[in-house]
Amino acid sequence: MHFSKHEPQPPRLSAEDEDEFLASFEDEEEFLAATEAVENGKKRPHDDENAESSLTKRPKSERSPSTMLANRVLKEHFGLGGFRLKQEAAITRLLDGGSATIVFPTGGGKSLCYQVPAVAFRYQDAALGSRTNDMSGITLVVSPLIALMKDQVDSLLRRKIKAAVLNSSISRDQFLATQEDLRNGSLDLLYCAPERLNNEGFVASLKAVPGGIRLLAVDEAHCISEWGHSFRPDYLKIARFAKEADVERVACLTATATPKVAKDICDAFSIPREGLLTTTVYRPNLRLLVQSNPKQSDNVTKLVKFLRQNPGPTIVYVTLQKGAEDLAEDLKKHGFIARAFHAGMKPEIKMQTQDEFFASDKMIVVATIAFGMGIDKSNIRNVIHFDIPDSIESYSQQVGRAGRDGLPSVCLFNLSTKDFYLRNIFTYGDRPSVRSLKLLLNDICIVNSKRLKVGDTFAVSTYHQSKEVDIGATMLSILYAQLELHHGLFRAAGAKYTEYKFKTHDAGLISSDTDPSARAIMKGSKKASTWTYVPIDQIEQSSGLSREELVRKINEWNDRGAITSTASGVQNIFRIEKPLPSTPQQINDLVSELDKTMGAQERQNLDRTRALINLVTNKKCYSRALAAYFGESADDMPEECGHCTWCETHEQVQLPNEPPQPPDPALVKRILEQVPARDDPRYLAKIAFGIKSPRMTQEGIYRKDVFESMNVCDFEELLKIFTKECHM
Ligand SMILES: Nc1ncnc2c1ncn2[C@@H]1O[C@H](COP(=O)(O)OP(=O)(O)OP(=O)(O)O)[C@@H](O)[C@H]1O
Repeated sequence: MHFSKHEPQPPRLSAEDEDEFLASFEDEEEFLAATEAVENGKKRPHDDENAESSLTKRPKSERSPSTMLANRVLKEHFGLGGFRLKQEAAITRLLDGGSATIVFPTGGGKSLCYQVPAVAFRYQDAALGSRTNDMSGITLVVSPLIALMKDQVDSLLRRKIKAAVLNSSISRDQFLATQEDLRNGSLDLLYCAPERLNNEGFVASLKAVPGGIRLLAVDEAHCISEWGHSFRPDYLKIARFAKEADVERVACLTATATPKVAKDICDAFSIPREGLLTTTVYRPNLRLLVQSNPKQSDNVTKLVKFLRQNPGPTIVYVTLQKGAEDLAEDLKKHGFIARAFHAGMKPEIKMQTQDEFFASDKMIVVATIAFGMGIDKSNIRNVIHFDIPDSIESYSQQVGRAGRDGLPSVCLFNLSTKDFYLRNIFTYGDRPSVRSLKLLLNDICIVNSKRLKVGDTFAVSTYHQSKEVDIGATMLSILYAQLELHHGLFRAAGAKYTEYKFKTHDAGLISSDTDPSARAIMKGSKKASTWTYVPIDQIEQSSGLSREELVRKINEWNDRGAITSTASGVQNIFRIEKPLPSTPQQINDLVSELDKTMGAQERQNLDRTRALINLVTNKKCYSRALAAYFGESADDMPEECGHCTWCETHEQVQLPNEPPQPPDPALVKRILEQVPARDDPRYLAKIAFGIKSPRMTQEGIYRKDVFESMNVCDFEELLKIFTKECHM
């Protein structure tokens, strides 16, 4: 996915910086190969010693048994003295069988809300005599943050709580061990990314866990809402999964939810009103400052001055990866200990930066939004928005990382027109053109509607398709989810590799393997000088053996050291649910519908940034305005918080008045002369504005000087001009 010259960054800026935390489909084949029928009835290894624990004894207390149990688990398994915020209410509700939407600020302790019940279930079962130990089921935690999942699992294992993660970072041995644990029902918690639920084999293995899914915890649950600032289509599938897998109860967790988003979450999982547990976003120890930075002002000098006056651990948020690196360098030159952090950096460097920041009492991290999720540092003294964040939600979440220790901390927000337009570039860059939507639907529907019927599957390399139809990878996944969830055309059914190859280390072991799958692989593969290539689809067809058997054999040889194998060419598989559109009219109708939805989303994203600007340029207390935005009654708050720019100065902050330039007809003419395409006005407008796209690479646009030649203009204006020039 490519964006403006400024720096390759994804839609809504965040996607790439977030997506790097996501599980990929790359190990899906292992799931397909290794997922087998789950057998019931094995005894859990850690059962008996726990069955007699004091936890099963009912205390004499006025508090409910579930509350008492929750407190005891907290103490005995987590070594903590008491609950915070509404943790106790949430956990009690879950243990009593209800579902909950839990809105606590960052660092508020959301994880314990599902970890405590996950451990408590078996004590509860024993106390009630309702289930045998091997049937106490599992808590499934769905989270988009791979790094965070691993940290949590490690910390649970240290506490002797049986937890595991299934994602692309684990070894095959770990994967097989987890499958075994799932089969025999010995795991208390399993973490996975939402995309994992697209895998039919994985879902089957979950449905067959003895005792079932007692609790489904959905982290970052605001991603389910199309009104939310980081809608992820795979989240909508979690709700469908919860119904289909007969999940007993659900805990949805988020740090930011407007009333509309909270309602969406509750509706999706049928959580009643009383299941919504929220806490205030108001933080009396945070000073919320905003300053207007006109084009000509020296922002770095201002920042240096601010940092000298406000020492301590600091996060400076910027929009672009390159911006993070440049600013970190600048700050170093001014004598600060500063590091950059963004999704484009090597994992080991990022890890090192995080560790250093954690241990330091003066380090500054200049970061894109990739930094901060899961950072559990209590003494961050400053959070600075050097560039404009995309929404009130992002702003609130990011400033929420400051001063978790309750000590005074400062949040400074720079307001400049340049950043405002830059922010909008990403929204405009996101939206696919009508031409792209048509290409996509033709690609999916024309051939498949003729050769396939309902129930059949088709496979697509979305990586290649993204280039062919000129739609970025993230937007493409959103479109597939729209077609799946809103139009019911098909259903994601997992992924497969198309290319396998291996290097041989022990030819004897392979040639003496008499298994039919071994024979078929050796017969159908092509040996070159170093690698042996395995055309897996062909072998599957010619041998009559299943893919799973063939892949399992390759993995077995690999595990035994006879070969080193690699797999590539991931294709996503979709199962057709209803007849695909087949006539040009049907396809055009669907294109119009999708375009309408995309248009509404674009508008909404632009409005979101605007709402943030409005909040801080209004003549009102920011703290009260934030609380109101998140649907809190401000009754308990003072009329003025006294620690935001408005309350401190009573002077209105303005977005500098620097309007966009009108498009220059000479430059428009130049683009039309240099770029022959007349089938896509959005494409031409993106060239003028400087938003990259796959098609531009193919057509060599970046070598031309017209690219980004009108980046000071309004995108909508450019679009109007080029629409007149195009015939579609
Ligand atoms: N009741 C408690 N007593 C003491 N410490 C707690 C309690 N609850 C949570 N914590 C600690 O607070 C820290 C933050 O908790 P946690 O990571 O669950 O927050 P979170 O709400 O998930 O934050 P984020 O939104 O950043 O993911 C952790 O170190 C956790 O151990």
